[in-house]
Amino acid sequence: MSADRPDAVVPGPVLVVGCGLIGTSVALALRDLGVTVHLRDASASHVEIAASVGAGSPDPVVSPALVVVAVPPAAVVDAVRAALAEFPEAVVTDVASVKGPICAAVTDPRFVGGHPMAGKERSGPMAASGLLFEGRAWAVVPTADTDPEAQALVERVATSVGAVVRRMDAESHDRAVALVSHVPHLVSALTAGLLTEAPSDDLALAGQGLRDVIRIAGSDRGLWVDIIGSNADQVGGILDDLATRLDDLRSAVRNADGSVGEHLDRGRAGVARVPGKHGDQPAEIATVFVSIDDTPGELSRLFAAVGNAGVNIEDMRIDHELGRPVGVVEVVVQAGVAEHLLTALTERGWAAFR
Ligand SMILES: NC(=O)C1=CN([C@@H]2O[C@H](COP(=O)(O)OP(=O)(O)OC[C@H]3O[C@@H](n4cnc5c(N)ncnc54)[C@H](O)[C@@H]3O)[C@@H](O)[C@H]2O)C=CC1
Ligand SMILES: O=C(O)C(=O)Cc1ccc(O)cc1
Repeated sequence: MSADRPDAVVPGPVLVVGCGLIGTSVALALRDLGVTVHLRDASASHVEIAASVGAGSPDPVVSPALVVVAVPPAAVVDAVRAALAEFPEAVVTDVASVKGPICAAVTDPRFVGGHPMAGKERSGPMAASGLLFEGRAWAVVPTADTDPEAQALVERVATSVGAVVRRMDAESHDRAVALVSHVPHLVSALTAGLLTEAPSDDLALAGQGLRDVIRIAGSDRGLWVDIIGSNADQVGGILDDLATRLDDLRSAVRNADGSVGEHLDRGRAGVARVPGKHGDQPAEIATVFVSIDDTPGELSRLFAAVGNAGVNIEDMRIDHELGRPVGVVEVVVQAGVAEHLLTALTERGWAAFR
């Protein structure tokens, strides 16, 4: 599809400013849709890498229809203002994790705030993927001045790269992400921090549960100092609440007063409230574990077997067994088909269990 055709996602070229994880992922996803993408970054090597993985052209762009600013939160206000000034015809959007500062600073009708709720614990263009936004929420945060047509363009782009648009104002957005992203990140970092002094024999017992809790703690330090600093009020409020609950839990554990279970029940109730893919109602899901040889082609054989059993994979993880040439694949499926999948895989010789 040509970007110049009337049915194209964007009516002209797109300039991505900031070719790190998110910018390069947006660029790759748009290129897959046939959009012409140009790349710009403060780091020449990031532009070079992004261009070399097929994210777009490093050449200057003449008149972009859309500029996607994907720089760290501390740099976003200046970069958005610069893009609005340099390209007077373009719609400009950003992807920063906090929306209050940028939405308060920019009143141009061509600006639309945005935030894809998708990422990774790795930064930079090498970590990018055109499929990153598939099934993920993308917050679209217009200001009081945003032109509805500019907003419609940004929403079309978000939808076209596979995301599900959630419209909200900046304050609601920042309150929500403090709860669902920023505080969980800090809790993950605190938990992982407990491990720094642990004897390695203790760490050898680590299983998937710990890895699930600490995965995001491996993220880029500078980016997260920036994100937390930009959303300090909202994050601070939730940390106050969490500190009270931690005190309660500590007393419950020390005094064996029987209320530990209440904290666990509240946790289970919270898990059940998190929506499934595409913002659906929370799905009843179940995991089928499959032990596979750690050799090339085994995963694709397993996926084919799951597909032949007529089962859709909702999610998956791989846990490598220490010191053994096998891995355990956790295949997450709708709860109603888990038993059928277990039987189908076992009958075909897979070492599957629940
Ligand atoms: N990492 C994540 O999981 C997510 C990050 N975000 C947001 O996306 C934005 C980018 O984050 P990442 O891609 O993860 O970071 P990154 O570190 O991978 O990429 C940032 C890029 O911006 C470039 N850059 C920095 N200042 C610049 C400037 N003034 N002009 C041009 N280029 C500049 C850097 O050289 C780098 O290539 C941030 O605002 C972040 O809050 C949003 C969703 C998820
Ligand atoms: O790694 C994950 O699971 C994430 O949730 C990534 C993420 C990080 C920062 C954001 O602003 C949005 C999403």
